[in-house]
Amino acid sequence: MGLFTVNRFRPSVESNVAKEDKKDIIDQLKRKAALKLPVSDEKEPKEYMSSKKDGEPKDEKILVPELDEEGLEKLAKTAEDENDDEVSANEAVVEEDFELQVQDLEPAFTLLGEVATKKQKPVKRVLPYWLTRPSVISSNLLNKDLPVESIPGLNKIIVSNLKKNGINYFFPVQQHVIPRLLDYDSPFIPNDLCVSAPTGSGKTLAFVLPMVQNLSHFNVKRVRALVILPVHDLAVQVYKVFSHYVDGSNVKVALISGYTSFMAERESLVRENKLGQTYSLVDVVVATPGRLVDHIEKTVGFDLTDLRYLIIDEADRILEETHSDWLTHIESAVYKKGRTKIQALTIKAMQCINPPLQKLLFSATLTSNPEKLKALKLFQPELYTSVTTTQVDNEPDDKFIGRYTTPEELTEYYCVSDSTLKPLVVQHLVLTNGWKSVLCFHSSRVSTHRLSVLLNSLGRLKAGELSADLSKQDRVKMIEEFKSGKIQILVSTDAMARGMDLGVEAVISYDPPLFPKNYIHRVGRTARAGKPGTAVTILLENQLSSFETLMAAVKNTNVLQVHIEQNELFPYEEEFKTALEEVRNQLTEEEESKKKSILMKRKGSKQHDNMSKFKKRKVS
Ligand SMILES: Nc1ncnc2c1ncn2[C@@H]1O[C@H](COP(=O)(O)OP(=O)(O)OP(=O)(O)O)[C@@H](O)[C@H]1O
Repeated sequence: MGLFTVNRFRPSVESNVAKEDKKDIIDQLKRKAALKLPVSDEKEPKEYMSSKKDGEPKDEKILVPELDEEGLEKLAKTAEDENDDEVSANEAVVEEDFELQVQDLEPAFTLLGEVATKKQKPVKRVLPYWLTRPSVISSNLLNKDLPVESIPGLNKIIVSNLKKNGINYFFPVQQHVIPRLLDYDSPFIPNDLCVSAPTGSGKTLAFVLPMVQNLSHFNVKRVRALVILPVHDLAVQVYKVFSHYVDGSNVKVALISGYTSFMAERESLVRENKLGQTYSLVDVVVATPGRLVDHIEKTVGFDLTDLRYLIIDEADRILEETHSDWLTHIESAVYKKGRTKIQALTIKAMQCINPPLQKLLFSATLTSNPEKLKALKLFQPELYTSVTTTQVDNEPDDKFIGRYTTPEELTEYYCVSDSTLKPLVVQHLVLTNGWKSVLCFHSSRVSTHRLSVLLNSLGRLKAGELSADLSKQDRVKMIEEFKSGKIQILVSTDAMARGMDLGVEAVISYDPPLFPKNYIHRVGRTARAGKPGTAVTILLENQLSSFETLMAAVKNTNVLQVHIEQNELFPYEEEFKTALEEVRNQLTEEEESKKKSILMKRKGSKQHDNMSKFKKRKVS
């Protein structure tokens, strides 16, 4: 017998029933109907309701009326169906209930619902108060409310650097977060901040500028700000933004993401004096979690005990990165010299002389999962979230508003195509719209490579690819070529969808993303910084309904269909056939050369092993 017994009207019930013939059951029902046996209100199907007219007072319990044979059969069937429904709703029903049901069969005929199974109430998730009561930020980037000179106390050098980079007005997220973080000398313990704002809304400068300003007050170098990013390419991007804005200040920044050798990174972080003591060379470290942990463990003198700001960009993505247990490593590095941990607002915490560690989380799709956020041990967190006005009006009080917000300047389309014609659809979309820089997302590394080779073979577009199959150096080179316009369409995996600021005109999803988050990040590579952008998702006919579900999840009702007729693709037919042949040949060649190089490597390492064995023998 299985673990749970399901209270179906079989098998032992059926064996009882089998003894009586169907007529007996119907007679039994008729008798009960005549006796006016009470039946539960809930279970009574509408068509068998009391025969009283509207307006007449109704009996508390509904009576079974006189029924013909057909009606009674129907009634028995309905009751059985309803019983089955309940079974599926309550998977774990104990055996006891089942026995009870069998005993009660005679007097009350269970099928009418006399023995009610207990329905489990779904547990309603209640979010912490701070997640449901955020400070709301506008998502309108075209509002020129706040010129860069107008934030009180913002350093003149920073203002002039902003203007040099063509930034004259602050975006809403910057208007709110920068003054909040510039409040450096406040006697109060600072709250941790979580910022959820759309892609391309300027979150990077919202933390870079106050860091540069606050840390420029210190003459002695200590690591006081640590910025964590999920992947190397993003770390490089943020490092470059820091490098622009530390210009003219004494703030020094280091990048540790595995782009250069471990030794080179170590040399950029610490130095040893003549007495053998190590000291920090930098104020800000931009890092990926894995590499950071390596340096915490192995770089002598890499000291985080003075850390004042821990900034987690793409926070929801980073919180999924648990393999290196990076958060525990940071915490133990920060508190290893007995620094006071501030977890709650107590008198002891208020008396703490150490500057507290403030955590700042940024994302376009911040998690609302309290379990995940709990791991960060946030202190009195405050949420800033960017929403459209309709979102504020429509969300119930217990929901995290503005979790998924797309940029206002984004125009979204979908296009239905046969799978074989998709490469031509991509080419057609780029050519007919005259797009000069397009990012095209594909689900896997292999298919990303295949599509970029095919687009190049078609000969009308210059395509590149971006995936984890490329080395870090090759990826940086590819991004540079794309930014400079040498490459018109960059085919990429989702691993590259987050955070990259490449200034693209359009995003094409070669296949639909699986999750709402992926959609938000993919389409968010365009329509950045208040500029217009277009996103097209190519779908197969059978993907339409799941795409609708996805759009409902991101509360998106503005996606229009773009039609491409097959005859519009006819002109490419011949070149497509030739290109497919070329791609097949190229991929076979690549496969063979890969196999060869693996064999060579194996041979090489065998020879190496033999040589070292030989040397050992010679020595002994
Ligand atoms: N105030 C501003 N005025 C004009 N452009 C700005 C302003 N602030 C930032 N930008 C530009 O906007 C672009 C997007 O900024 P950023 O990369 O910080 O976006 P983000 O919010 O971090 O996006 P994502 O969530 O995709 O990472 C950058 O090119 C940046 O230089």
